[in-house]
Amino acid sequence: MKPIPAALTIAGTDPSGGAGIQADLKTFQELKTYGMSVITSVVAQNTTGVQDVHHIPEHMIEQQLKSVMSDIPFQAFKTGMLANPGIMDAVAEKISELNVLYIMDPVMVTTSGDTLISEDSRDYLRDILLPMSTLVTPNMPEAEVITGEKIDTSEDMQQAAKQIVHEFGADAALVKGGHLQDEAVDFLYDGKMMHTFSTERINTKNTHGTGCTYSAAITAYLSQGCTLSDAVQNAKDFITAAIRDSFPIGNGSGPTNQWAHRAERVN
Ligand SMILES: Nc1ncnc2c1ncn2[C@@H]1O[C@H](COP(=O)(O)OP(=O)(O)O)[C@@H](O)[C@H]1O
Ligand SMILES: Cc1ncc(COP(=O)(O)O)c(N)n1
Repeated sequence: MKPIPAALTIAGTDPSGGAGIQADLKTFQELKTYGMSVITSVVAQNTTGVQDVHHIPEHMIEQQLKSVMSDIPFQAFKTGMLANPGIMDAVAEKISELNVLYIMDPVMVTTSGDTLISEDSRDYLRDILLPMSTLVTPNMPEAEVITGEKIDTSEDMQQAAKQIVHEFGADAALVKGGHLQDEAVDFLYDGKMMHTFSTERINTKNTHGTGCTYSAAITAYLSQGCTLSDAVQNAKDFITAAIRDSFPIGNGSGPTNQWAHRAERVN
């Protein structure tokens, strides 16, 4: 019997439903992948920003991981918000037991500008977790933090993707250009080849949760057996549709629409 595509997200929450665990599970569901979640931090946030954060005790993060890992097989997992070195340590210890695909979204700052991980976590993320990853998906500011280099142009993005693989040890890096002015171009470097994924820039403020949704879609496609470049291309199509048809709800940066890929408009 063919295995059931299943994926796990290890991340923080968003009660307003646009980012974090909620975005990941909606995306897994949309892409017909059985979704599971381990919560690292409960974040009181909405489309306007972050109001408060409560970190889950490390033993509970470990126990959640044990509960899932001892019971249900999955082909791929992703990490999102890992707020401090203690949480990263708890996650690193458990995931080192896994032999499945690991997609790391190196979440640092939200679209609204709120910081989600402590300053002293950045080195841990880069030096301990990143080398374990099959793919890491930084946006331009995150790629700057990882590489220590200024990233302004598409040449800088490609250079950063290569550096993240060769110098910092990820199997592959996808540097995302959502922060560029003219086009939304992302570069995937897999250790051998550079792949380019480009669309026109959509003029919208509703980009809350784009990074979460994109990395969750990549994780879902990988869990179904797609190659890395096919998974990224399919996920790029998914996130582009989700941004194009994003929801103009809330008082800030509205959420993306995970069912837009079905080509049925809802608004
Ligand atoms: N306004 C936009 N129009 C089209 N694509 C976008 C837009 N903003 C972001 N993207 C795309 O969404 C994905 C997530 O990228 P990005 O916004 O850089 O991530 P993050 O949420 O981590 O900052 C990338 O494929 C990026 O190119
Ligand atoms: C719990 C959590 N994780 C990640 C993000 C980043 O969101 P974005 O994809 O908009 O940068 C967020 N706002 N909340």
